[in-house]
Amino acid sequence: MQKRESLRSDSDRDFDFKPEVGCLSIVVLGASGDLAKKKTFPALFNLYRQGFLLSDEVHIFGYARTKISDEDLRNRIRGYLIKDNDASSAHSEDVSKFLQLVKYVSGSYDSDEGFQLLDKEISEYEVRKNSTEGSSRRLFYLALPPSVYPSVCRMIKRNCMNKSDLGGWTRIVVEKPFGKDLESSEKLSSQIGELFEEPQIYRIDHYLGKELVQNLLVLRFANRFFLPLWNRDNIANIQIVFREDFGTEGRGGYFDEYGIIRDIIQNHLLQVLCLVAMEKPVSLKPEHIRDEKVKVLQSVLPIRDEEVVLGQYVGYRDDPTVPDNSNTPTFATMVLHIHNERWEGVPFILKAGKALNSRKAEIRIQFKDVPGDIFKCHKQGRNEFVIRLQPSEAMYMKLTVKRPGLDMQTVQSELDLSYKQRYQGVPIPEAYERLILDTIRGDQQHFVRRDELKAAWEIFTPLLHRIDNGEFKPLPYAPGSRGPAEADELLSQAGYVQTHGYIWIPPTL
Ligand SMILES: NC(=O)C1=CN([C@@H]2O[C@H](COP(=O)(O)OP(=O)(O)OC[C@H]3O[C@@H](n4cnc5c(N)ncnc54)[C@H](OP(=O)(O)O)[C@@H]3O)[C@@H](O)[C@H]2O)C=CC1
Ligand SMILES: O=C1O[C@H](COP(=O)(O)O)[C@@H](O)[C@H](O)[C@H]1O
Repeated sequence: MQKRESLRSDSDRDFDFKPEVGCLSIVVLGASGDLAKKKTFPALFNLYRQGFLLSDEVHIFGYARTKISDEDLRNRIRGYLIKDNDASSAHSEDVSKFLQLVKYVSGSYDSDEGFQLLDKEISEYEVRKNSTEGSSRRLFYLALPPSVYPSVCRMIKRNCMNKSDLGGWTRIVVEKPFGKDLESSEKLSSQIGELFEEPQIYRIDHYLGKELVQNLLVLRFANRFFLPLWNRDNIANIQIVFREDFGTEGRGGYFDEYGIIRDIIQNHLLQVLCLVAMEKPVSLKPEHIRDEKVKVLQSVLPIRDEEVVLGQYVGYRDDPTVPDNSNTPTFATMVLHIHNERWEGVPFILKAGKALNSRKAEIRIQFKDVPGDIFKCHKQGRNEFVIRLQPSEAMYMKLTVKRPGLDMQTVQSELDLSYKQRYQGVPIPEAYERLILDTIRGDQQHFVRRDELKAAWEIFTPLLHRIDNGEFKPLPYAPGSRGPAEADELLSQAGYVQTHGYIWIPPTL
């Protein structure tokens, strides 16, 4: 197990983070569920392995209605902690030690009884650790459907708070989707806001924890290269794309209620857009960054119907949990316009789809043609700067160079920063790992503030209501395809110029 001190980077030192010591209880509510086993517990384990969670300080409680024992829960999550590429005995020893920190409490989400029992278990553990009442830290992670957030928050507030304020705290982490539209989101925000202060609420969007998303501000504001180019004078259009090569797979019931815009675009892609488009914040303080993000969101113009293409993959309705007449889009492309000095006239094209021909997420910034081109380079294609979020994290710049040889011919090539090659052997942390660590440290920089959420829902609510009312219909597309052909037409209408015959191939070692 690595020591946590050795993992701190220089930039951490500049940050206002003061290490805390003392009892830490992490409660995963909805511990029997999909997110908990696939993401939350593995992220906690990775933090433990790296020395960020110390066994003499931390205890982890799973809570859900399902009646299972501590051992049952441990067996459920064990398989998700073991990595195929690490079968070492040290790893399995770490898994066993970590699982001993995990305890399970069963109870409902809306009665005091279960939460009193939970509080009793947490308090007993705190006493065992000789923690002074009020100095301990309690983190509640709601890996639950949003419908139960209000009652769960009420129960935590009534029964499970850190008892007095002696340097300890109580924080809650809530998952997306946070509401279904502006009204429901505001209602949820008010219900939770009556119980907890904003600094106690961590609205998680795991895209904000991805390595290359975290790199965006550094890239933009620590490099002279980009400063003069990042604007309407030079950039023709920006695409932010999410593609998955599988369908809703076992989550059809959930997905049909929400659809691709609420599942991916309103949160993950919009958060990325904010970081691409925002002005330089006054500092790296969370409030300064979030202030700038809100300004971008508030500058987005209403979405026009003619700049939206929706799709639904053929076979989606075969899922027994999806209604036969479902109007839910599994694919959407839309153009957003930001009405400000930097971005007036630059289309931001957001695209997300399930059951497509590939899995990837990327930001593609296409530059305008060179004025007075003497090489006829436009035939080769435009400059593009691509930030590949996943898989194979990379940044590459497509540019025109002289084709090597005696002739004066131009060719499209790239400057390539592929992470696997450049940072060999450096593990890239999972998004959830990083974000959970932030919640423990009390850093809200990578979490969504209430006004940010409101502004995000304001952008999409009119369109979502038209889809919900059946006024806007998704076009069918074949699974494994690029999505409806109309989406590519929209892209070219928005001014994107495709470079034919050029494909970036991630380098292999
Ligand atoms: N799964 C994923 O990949 C992702 C999920 N999320 C979000 O995380 C949260 C949890 O997701 P996920 O784990 O997939 O959800 P699940 O459907 O697996 O639900 C989690 C747990 O909540 C309880 N539960 C389920 N439905 C209800 C209900 N109607 N009323 C009360 N309790 C219920 C169940 O526990 P029990 O019955 O034992 O109490 C279940 O094990 C959601 O908000 C989701 O949108 C976000 C990103 C990705
Ligand atoms: O939030 C969600 O994200 C996942 C995709 O996450 P990624 O980190 O693998 O890109 C998506 O599959 C899911 O539908 C959505 O709820």
